[in-house]
Amino acid sequence: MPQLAIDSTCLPQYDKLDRPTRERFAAVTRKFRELSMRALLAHPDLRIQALPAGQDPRIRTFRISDSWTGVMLAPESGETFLLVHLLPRETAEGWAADQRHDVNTVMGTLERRDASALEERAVKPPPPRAPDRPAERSLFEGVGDEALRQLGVDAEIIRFSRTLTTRAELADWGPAVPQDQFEVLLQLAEGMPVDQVMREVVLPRRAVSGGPVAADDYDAAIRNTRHRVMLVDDDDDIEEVLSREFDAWRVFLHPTQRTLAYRPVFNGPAMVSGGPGTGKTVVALHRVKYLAEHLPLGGRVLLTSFTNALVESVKRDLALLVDEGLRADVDVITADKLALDVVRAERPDVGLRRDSDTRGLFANVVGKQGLPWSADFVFQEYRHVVMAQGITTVEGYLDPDARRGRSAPLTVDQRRDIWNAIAMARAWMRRTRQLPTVELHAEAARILGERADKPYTNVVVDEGQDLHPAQWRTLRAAVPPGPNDMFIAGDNRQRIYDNTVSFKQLGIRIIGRSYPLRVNYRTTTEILTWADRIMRGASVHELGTAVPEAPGSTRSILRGNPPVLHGAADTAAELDALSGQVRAWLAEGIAPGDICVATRTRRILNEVVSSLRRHGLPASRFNPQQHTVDEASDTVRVTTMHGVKGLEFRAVAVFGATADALPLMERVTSPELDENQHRSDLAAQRSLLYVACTRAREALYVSWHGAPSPFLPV
Ligand SMILES: Nc1ncnc2c1ncn2[C@@H]1O[C@H](COP(=O)(O)OP(=O)(O)OP(=O)(O)O)[C@@H](O)[C@H]1O
Repeated sequence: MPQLAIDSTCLPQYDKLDRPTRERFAAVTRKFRELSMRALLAHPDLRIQALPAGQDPRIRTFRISDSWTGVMLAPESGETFLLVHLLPRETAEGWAADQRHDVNTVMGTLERRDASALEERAVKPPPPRAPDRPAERSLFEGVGDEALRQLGVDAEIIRFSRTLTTRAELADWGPAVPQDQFEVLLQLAEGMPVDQVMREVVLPRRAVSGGPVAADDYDAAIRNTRHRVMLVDDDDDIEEVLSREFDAWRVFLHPTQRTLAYRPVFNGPAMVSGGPGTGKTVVALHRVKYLAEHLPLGGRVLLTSFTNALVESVKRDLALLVDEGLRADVDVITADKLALDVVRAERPDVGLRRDSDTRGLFANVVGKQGLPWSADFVFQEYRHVVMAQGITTVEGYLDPDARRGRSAPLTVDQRRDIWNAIAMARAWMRRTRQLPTVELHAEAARILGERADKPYTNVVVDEGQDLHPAQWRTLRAAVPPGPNDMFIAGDNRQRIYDNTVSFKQLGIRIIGRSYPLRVNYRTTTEILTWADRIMRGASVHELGTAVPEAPGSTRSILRGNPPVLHGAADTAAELDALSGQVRAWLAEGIAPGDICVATRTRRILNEVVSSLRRHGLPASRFNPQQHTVDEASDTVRVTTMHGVKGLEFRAVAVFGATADALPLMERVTSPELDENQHRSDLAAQRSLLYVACTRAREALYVSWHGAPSPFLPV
């Protein structure tokens, strides 16, 4: 019985089909599974045709409707058909004639190349350099042919690669070069050593394929290419598979993503790091799926993320990936909710103290004791030293190592005074039963630490970079140490809150189990490269013991337009210009709901919404937590830069990137208070801009009025 497989290239095209064509397409694909090979090839409606002589003999076109044609790979061996494209009838044959599908014998995958474009390049190499210009170095000068061959680069692509001199040229050729080989070249071009490319690009593919594959074994190669190819099982209804608002991430995992998400055992906490859009959340979700499928009787998985909004977002995505039955064994909650539940189970009268109340309490205590420091300073000692390190005694606070990382020096007597103030504030918190989150976590970690039966079998953490050490202690104590206990995804460069942490001190030992993801699936190269410049020169704190990635270490395989930057004279002019940009995006066919405007502060939000509306544009405030807008659903989303963390949109406008808003100095510790904290707060604000800009998939617009933010690469 023939089997049908679908190449991910088809998905965006499927979105373009109208209802009747989709129904026709479903009927056609059903025939592929119902009829014998012979009956299929002879079917009068399908008009399955080979390409003219001299072209790829394995390619067939078939009729979907009068205006749409399917292109498939029909290998002579085996019975798996691979649907490679859906195209308007008049362009299908031309496209098919240009392509060639081959088995990558080293990686065991199926790849497609634009054979015509590559042949043309071979015949007509770039013009020779002018005699007065210095010879340009070949992009892969330091990598020999044999090394390339071992990395799965074939003879044609080796020859082609020798003609390249710049990374930009390589990027331009991306769509023509076989996909897996392109990734090898991309990493080499960025300077990754050959053995690392072998480890990170080639071996994960081989792990899926089980080893090299013969050049004519298309059947095996199609089955191995799970990162681009979906096999339609007999019991899958193709229409359902394709029409449930298809999200590629649910099916097509990059080989590195798959080996991490579906690895049976990590011998302890494991961490996945990577730049924006590299699929960390996707891997975390698939890991939850794997863990839920393999739970022991009575086991439970915790999936957690930093804010309520992010938790709601991963919960929605998990529902797309994991069946309801399995989800019953998974809790998706913030670490704060976990801590509150744990503490309340023992002390139901405990409540959550708001941050502003805690700061107020410290102001009171500092005033009462007549201390020479500001309330902010004492509060920071409490949060960043005492609670971060879990210090419980004055001796602990007097330890010379306790204040490592704080720059304002304190004598022993001064420390005693501060400790007394903190102890007084904490006593008051306990007496009133109103605990701030860090305090709740300290209590929850203590309770969980004493319990022999831990609530979870596995803990999966997304957006780990922002968690406070106190939160990590709760998570650590919620799961027994051992294989597969903790799986953590995070990106140091997206740290927008004020926490730095060393995993080692927290008993989370990830040494040797830290894995980078490097391919960005969200943002175009143009946007990503520009956004990387925001982070250039910024110091990045380490999350755990993972080595921070240098800017530029994440690469996108997508291409598009560069970001549009606009400096206006004043707010009114900036608002007008924003409307112009939103109107232009709508005119390009981007749906209002795929457009997001991110502002630095809440204050300006309403003004932006009203201005857009005044210009006749559909806009509303976006609530990231519920993922809803105030009114009609298909409107431009307007929210804060904090609100867009973890999300993505086709087009993003960052509004108000003005010098006095970014950094917003009222949120930055003054250097007199603590020099290190000052730097750390500034870095967090820089990351905030970076996070907002890297939410854009296709289009990014950044505006300001007056002087631009010093973080902006303008
Ligand atoms: N293997 C894949 N194939 C296709 N699309 C993918 C793949 N992996 C991830 N994506 C898509 O890339 C985008 C980014 O993924 P995800 O949100 O998991 O990245 P992230 O690393 O968590 O990003 P960030 O840190 O910026 O929030 C999503 O649209 C996701 O659907």
